[in-house]
Amino acid sequence: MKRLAILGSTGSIGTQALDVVAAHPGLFEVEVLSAHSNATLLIEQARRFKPNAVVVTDETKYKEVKDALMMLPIKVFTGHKALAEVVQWDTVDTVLGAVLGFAGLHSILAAIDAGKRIALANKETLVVAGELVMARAREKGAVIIPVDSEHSAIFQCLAGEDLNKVEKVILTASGGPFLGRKPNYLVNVKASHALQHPNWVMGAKITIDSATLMNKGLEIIEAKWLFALNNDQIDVVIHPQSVIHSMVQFTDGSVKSQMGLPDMKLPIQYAIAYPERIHNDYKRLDFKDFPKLSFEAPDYKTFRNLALAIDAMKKGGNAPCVLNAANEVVVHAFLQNKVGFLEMSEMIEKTLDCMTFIEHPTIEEYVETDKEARIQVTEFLKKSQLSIY
Ligand SMILES: NC(=O)C1=CN([C@@H]2O[C@H](COP(=O)(O)OP(=O)(O)OC[C@H]3O[C@@H](n4cnc5c(N)ncnc54)[C@H](OP(=O)(O)O)[C@@H]3O)[C@@H](O)[C@H]2O)C=CC1
Ligand SMILES: CC(=O)[C@@H](O)[C@H](O)COP(=O)(O)O
Ligand SMILES: [Mn+2]
Repeated sequence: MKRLAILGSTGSIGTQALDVVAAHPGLFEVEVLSAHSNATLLIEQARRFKPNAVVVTDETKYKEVKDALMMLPIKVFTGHKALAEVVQWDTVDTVLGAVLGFAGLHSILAAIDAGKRIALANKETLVVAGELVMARAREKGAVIIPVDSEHSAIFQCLAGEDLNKVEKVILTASGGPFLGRKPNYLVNVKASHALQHPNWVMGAKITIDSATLMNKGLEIIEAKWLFALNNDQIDVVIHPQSVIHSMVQFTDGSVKSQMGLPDMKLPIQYAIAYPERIHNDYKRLDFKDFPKLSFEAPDYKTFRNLALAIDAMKKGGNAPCVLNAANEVVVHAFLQNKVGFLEMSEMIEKTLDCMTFIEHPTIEEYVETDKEARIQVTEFLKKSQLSIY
């Protein structure tokens, strides 16, 4: 029986993780659930899965959750400090990190400090502070198993292999809903269109990141730290069918891939059940449904976020943290139709250009960088909005 803390249980990954738990009675026990503001769903999940504790990080929702669960033996906490405490409980074996964005960093670090096994969906944690996070995981003996589909694929391809024999990894990218489109089209696209991912059903932020290819940029950085790769050992190929989830090329030229239908329940299940590979009844991949699997190079000129992310990775230090913070802010603005699709890259680039570079940031400096970058990009957004009127 694996005892889970599911952080971000009300999100796309969190709800699918609970589907996996429900599909395997007797294999998993839910020890902790956490949400930010969706009190209604958190209460419903708590009544169904009967965790030992729930954490609602938005303090204004605490009373609603506390009152609703009053008659049940479930502890209710609020705030990020509480989240960082509960993941360290002895009763927790595995922490699923599925909080969105930079906000997920502290609870993952706390779980690492307690030596927990971590099923990591929150890629931003590694984008922002990958070097520090992985070093601390090694020091504390915390095993990190990726949930992100590409990284789960690479992790599975690497099982039993000598890591020194890896030539490169090849991340597949669907290309998103605007594959093949040029700036004259993209200049007018709205959030409702960008939210229509061709293959995956995901949360709003990552869906926009897929449309801008920032998702792939973040994933390159995520792969660098997870698998201890050099910058030139990571390639991206557009694969619109999202059936090959990623590949590893070895020093003898052999290439291994991991394939499957685009369904996040598979990598979630793999990560929370690890090291076991457990049975399920989910739909199987039928190659006859995919008579053509295609591949092409990404269009770095049109989808500039991908190039910006690669540059930030090469620069290192706090640059990926700046990139991530600026991106979180502009995506939020784009979802409210307050900034144009192409303008997002402009704002991120300006923010990268104006921030002070720190080569080896401490955690406190990452927090400060994140805060400062959000202020800067918000200023750029305000100026661009003023210039419209
Ligand atoms: N969705 C997917 O298929 C994939 C997602 N990922 C990664 O997994 C992570 C989660 O993505 P996804 O599930 O799509 O996101 P969602 O937006 O669907 O869910 C996010 C979850 O995080 C919680 N949350 C949001 N903001 C905060 C905050 N400030 N503090 C604490 N909790 C917060 C939300 O709570 P509430 O809703 O209650 O406010 C919700 O439970 C991301 O890092 C993403 O990149 C990676 C690969 C695939
Ligand atoms: C499911 C998952 O892991 C996402 O990160 C997915 O990969 C997004 O697809 P693209 O970024 O390739 O469009
Ligand atoms: Mn992915």
